[in-house]
Amino acid sequence: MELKEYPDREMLALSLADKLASQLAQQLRSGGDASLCVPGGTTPTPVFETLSGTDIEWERVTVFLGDERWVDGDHKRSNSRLLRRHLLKDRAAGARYIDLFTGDAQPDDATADLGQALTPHLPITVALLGMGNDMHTASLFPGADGLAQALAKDSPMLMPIRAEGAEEPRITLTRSVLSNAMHTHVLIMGPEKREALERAQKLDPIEAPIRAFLDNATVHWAE
Ligand SMILES: O=C1O[C@H](COP(=O)(O)O)[C@@H](O)[C@H](O)[C@H]1O
Repeated sequence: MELKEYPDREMLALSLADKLASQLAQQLRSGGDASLCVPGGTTPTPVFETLSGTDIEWERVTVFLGDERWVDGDHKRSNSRLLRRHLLKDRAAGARYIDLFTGDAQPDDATADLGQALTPHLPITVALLGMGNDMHTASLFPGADGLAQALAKDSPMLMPIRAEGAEEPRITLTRSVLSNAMHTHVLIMGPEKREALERAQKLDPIEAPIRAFLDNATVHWAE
């Protein structure tokens, strides 16, 4: 794991957006299309704002979330809503977007079709992960139903998740897909998340799911 500390959140957003764009562009220059997997939540907004204006061939980039809350796309807790407002605009409006919220009654009904839609875009070129103070990443929450299966090296690509810490049912990409990304970045801000990261480094992924992705990740932190 590499830890990059920034003097402030603005510097972090500028530098990280530049890094993500350059890794996507490198993949595009090599002739293939690229895929970008991103987190929802509250932290990534400034990174998305900067990334959306970067000059890469977005038409050849497929964007999808690492997890989604099972709510309509215009719900205030929808991670897709965050992306539409802050990432899939400006130059990045040309990107292809795979929406994990299919409108099915339950996330359980959506995994097969979503698996088919995502498969052509694997391995993920660039995975940006977030982390909660409870050390969850994507919707891999400590104590969630099915967490051991989602963290298995041969996990199904996507799983429905129900967890105490989650306000609604979720769908999440799992370890097998996220840990195979060509480039992995973890974005955290503030002292509580820094402390949670330090705790996670000493724990097993079943207690601290972010731990499953740290070995090959660059962690970006600002106070
Ligand atoms: O619920 C979620 O939480 C994590 C962390 O979110 P944050 O608000 O603390 O930044 C996020 O990475 C995940 O995508 C989201 O669904």
